[in-house]
Amino acid sequence: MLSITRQFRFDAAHKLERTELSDQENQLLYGKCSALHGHSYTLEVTVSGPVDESGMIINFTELKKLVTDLVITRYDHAYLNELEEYRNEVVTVENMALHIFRTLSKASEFNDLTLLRIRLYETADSWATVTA
Ligand SMILES: Nc1nc2c(c(=O)[nH]1)N=C([C@H](O)[C@H](O)COP(=O)(O)OP(=O)(O)OP(=O)(O)O)CN2
Ligand SMILES: [Zn+2]
Repeated sequence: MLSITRQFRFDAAHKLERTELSDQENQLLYGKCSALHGHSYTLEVTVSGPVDESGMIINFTELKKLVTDLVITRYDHAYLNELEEYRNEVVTVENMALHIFRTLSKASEFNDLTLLRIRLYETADSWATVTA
């Protein structure tokens, strides 16, 4: 199967915490990651679909605009714990990847495309993958 992938980068701050727990309980559960800190995230978005008359599944420039508008502008330089979607969820790379995948899947612009996979790197060594 033919697919194309574009990478995106954003910087964001978060802390790992379950809001129903005390600071001390969060510290016991998540250690140093219960304190406010930041990451330079890398997001990979992979789509498949027919190659049109222009020779493309989707122009990378268009894909960039879509993902930037729907995800990157909200997440870049954000304090992730304050975003609506994480009010009741821990800001792990797993939950972030699930939210990003759902957001991009729902976008009507992707109707002619199949969102095959997103991969979100929290660090160069740690990432989460969501596949269709
Ligand atoms: N399964 C997950 N585990 C952890 C997540 C996560 O999202 N999913 N997140 C964190 C923290 O966000 C933390 O910031 C990870 O940072 P890292 O530098 O990788 O921490 P380490 O202790 O593993 O690495 P060091 O190089 O020793 O600092 C934690 N876990
Ligand atoms: Zn972290």
